[in-house]
Parts: sequence; C-alpha cells; structure tokens
Amino acid sequence: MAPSETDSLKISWLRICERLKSEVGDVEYRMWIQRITLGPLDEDEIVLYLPERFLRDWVRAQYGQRLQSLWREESPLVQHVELRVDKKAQRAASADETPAPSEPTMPARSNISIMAKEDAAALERESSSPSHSTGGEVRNDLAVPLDRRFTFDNFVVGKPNEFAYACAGRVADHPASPGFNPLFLYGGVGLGKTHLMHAIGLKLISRGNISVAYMSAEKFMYRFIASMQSKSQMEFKEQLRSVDVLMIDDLQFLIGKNSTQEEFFHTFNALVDAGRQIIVSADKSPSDLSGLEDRLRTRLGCGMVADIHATTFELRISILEAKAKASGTPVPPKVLEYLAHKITTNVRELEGALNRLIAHADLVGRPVTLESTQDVLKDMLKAHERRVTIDEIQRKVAEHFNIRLTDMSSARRARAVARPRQIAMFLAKQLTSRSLPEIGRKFGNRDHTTVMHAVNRVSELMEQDPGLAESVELLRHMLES
Ligand SMILES: Nc1ncnc2c1ncn2[C@@H]1O[C@H](COP(=O)(O)OP(=O)(O)OP(=O)(O)O)[C@@H](O)[C@H]1O
Repeated sequence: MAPSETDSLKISWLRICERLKSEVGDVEYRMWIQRITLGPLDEDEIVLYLPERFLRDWVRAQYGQRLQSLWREESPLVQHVELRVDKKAQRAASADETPAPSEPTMPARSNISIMAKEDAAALERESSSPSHSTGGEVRNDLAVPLDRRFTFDNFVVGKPNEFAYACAGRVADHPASPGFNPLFLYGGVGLGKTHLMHAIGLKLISRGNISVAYMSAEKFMYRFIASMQSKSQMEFKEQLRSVDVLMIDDLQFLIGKNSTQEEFFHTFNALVDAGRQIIVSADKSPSDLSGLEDRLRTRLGCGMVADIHATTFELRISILEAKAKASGTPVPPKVLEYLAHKITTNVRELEGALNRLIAHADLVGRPVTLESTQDVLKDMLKAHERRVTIDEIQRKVAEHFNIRLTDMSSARRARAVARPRQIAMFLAKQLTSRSLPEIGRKFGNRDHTTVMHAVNRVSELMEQDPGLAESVELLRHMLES
C-alpha cells in the first residue's frame, strides 16, 4: 500500500471513530470501539483488530454493519470490513498514530477480574458460533429499547399460550403482586416469550412513572464483564437496582457463566426484596435448567412459572391471518393453511415465510397464490419437511383404529385389521421416501405388489368413502405436525 493510501485510511478511521462516538456515546465508545485497532487494507477489505475474541464478537454483532457502511461512505477503497483478533494489537496501536485504544483496565489480581475472566472464557468457548444477540440498538443507558410492534394487541392468543398471556397481562396491570414475582416465561424457540416481555414493558411504560429495563442474558453478561474492565461495577449495580421492573431474556445463556449467575442472583434478590418486579424468560422451566446454580433455580421458580406450548394448527392459522391482514396484501386462505401445515415449530419462521411471500408479490406485482408460494419458499419448505418414519405411521394408525401394533406385520386378514394395515402402507408411501419393497419388509416381509395394491385400493376408497378419506387426512395431518 502506498504511504498516501495509509494516511488516507488513517484519516478515514479517525473520522469514523468520531462519528461512532457521537452515535453511541462516550461510555459505549470507550468500552468497545476504542479497543479497535486499524489494520491493513487487503484488496477492498479493511482489517480491524480487537485484542480479545469476545470483544471481537460483540463488536461484530453490535457494530459490524455500521462499521461497514461508515467505511463505504468514507473511502472508495473499502467495500468490506473484517474484524480479527490480535492480542498484540493494543500495544502496536499506541505506538502508531491511529486512535489509541485504552490500555486494558482489568486489575491483574482482583477476585472480580478473575471471575469476569472465567465468564469471558466460557463465552469464548461458545463464541465461534454466531452471536445470540437480540440485535437491538445498544444505547448509552443500561437496557435495550422495547420493540413497539410487540404489544398485547398484536399477540394472537390460543390454547398453547393463553396461560402465559394471562400471566403477562396480570403482571403488566399489577407489577410485583404476590405470587407473580418473578414471572418466569418458558418455551421453545420463537414462540413469543420476547414478544410478551416487550408487551408487558410497553404497557407499563404507557402508564408512565415506572422504569423498565429489558435486556438479553447475554447483554447482561457483557455489561457485567465490561463493568469489571472499566472498574464501574458500582455504577452497573446501581443502575440495575434502580429499576422498577427488570426483564432478562433467554436466561439459559447464563448456564456455565458462574460469576454472571452470581451477580444476577444478587441483583435478583435486591430487587425482589425491594418490591420490584422481575421477569425472566428461558427455553426450559427453572427445574430443567440444569447448569444454573440451585439457589438461583429455586428462586426463579418461586413466583409464577408459565409455559408457552408448541403452536397448534389453529393458532398458526390465527397468527397468519392476523399478520396477513395487518400487511394489507391479500393472501388466500389456502396459502395460509399450506404454510400452517408446513411450518410447524416456530412462529418466527412462519412470520418470515409470510413476509417473504408478501414482499415477493409486491415486487413482481402479482397476487400471492399457492403456486407462487411453493416456488418462492422452495428452499425454506424443504428444510421443514418432516421425516416421518414407518414405525411412527404404524403406531399412529394402530392407535387410531384401535388394533394391536403387531397386527401391522401379522398375517391376519380380517378386514378390521387388513384395512388399517393398508392405510398405513398408503401413508408410508406418501410420507416417506421408502421404496415399495422396503415398505413391504416393514409390514411383515410382504411383497412389493401387496404394498402397491394397498396404495391403489386406499386411493380408490378415499374417493368413494368421505369418512375414510377424512380418517386418512387426519392421520396424515397428525403425522406431519
Ligand atoms: N402468539 C403470537 N402472536 C403474534 N406473534 C407472535 C406470537 N408468537 C410469536 N410471535 C412472533 O414470532 C416472532 C418470534 O417471537 P419471540 O421473539 O417473542 O419468540 P421467543 O419465544 O422469544 O424466541 P427465542 O427463544 O428465540 O428468544 C416475533 O416476531 C413475534 O412477534
């Protein structure tokens, strides 16, 4: 690189630092950005160094996009930003004239710094995978802003989530009431835990005069570690303990991070003792969160524990209807049913699929149809194809027709047994990729022609007998969801 290029990059970097400082504020700037060192330009990619892996991951998750766009604006030479770890980077940078990151502030032998290092190490072990960050904007204050879309009004209620919804509503109306503190919401990925937490926060704030802090457990940990490094633990503790409502999302992140758990435990006790509300979410119930300290698990389970169950077909349809209506783009009921049938685990993905369809329809100026849906979502739907096994099919069909499982492979020919067996063969052909001989083998070593006959016979009967067609469809539905 020519010297003039180096200088121009340094000047660009100084300007970017200034802009970031004004955007994120002094505290965040010192904590994260100032630790970055400018590296070389490699073709159109500028390299930036951070002295620790967890810092690199945090900066990448929180500022990666912004750094890239600022660089692009600043310099025509730079199109991409690469963040790397270089433990020597800090010292090298101070000798150079790039904006000097501060010297590491972690006191070498204090207990606190050792605790923070343990957690940082635990984090480092995990951080080769993408960050769990909520992606929220990091502001100068303690918490992450609430998402205005996540209101109670926008939350669709059905059997699987009605209890959690009711508990959330109760806490929003009467925070810190006996029996509801803490409120512990748990359930699988993308089922609405965060949505309900934000809804509580938004409702509380709308009534004014109450301070609410929401953050992911991951952010809690980063702030805790950062407070150690910048020797501002007292400030961190005071900020946390001054809120009326503290919400910590995805608590399972603290498993294995013992010092952060300890800090959270003390914060938890201080707040509950002071009559403040705590709301926590996790992917499992307190008793199943092995890896959390026992005393913390016990305290977490002391208030109200509410489970959000997996969605039902009916709930998925209601959610899709509500979201399609809100979008203003007409989506035929057939398409909604198709999606609800295919994407069964996660509301986030369901929503993502619908948004993709709507965006596509708007872009090409054509209505959403079943054909366009299958085409636009091809890759997504493929990933969701559920692998049904022949064993599962036999079990479900036997249960449904109240026959013994062994009759699936027995030689009995009575119609009460033979017909369900044929239906099971039909479903095995429809729902698995097994060949006719393979299916035959699973049904008591029957010949492939027997399976072929069963498949044809059931197809015929379904056309003639609506009752039987309904049974087969019901079984298929149960097996696929
Ligand atoms: N019942 C519901 N009604 C409307 N939208 C919902 C419902 N459940 C989930 N969603 C939407 O699905 C998306 C994912 O929900 P959310 O982020 O709250 O899930 P989560 O349970 O917190 O997931 P994770 O375990 O990944 O943190 C959000 O956009 C949310 O608005």
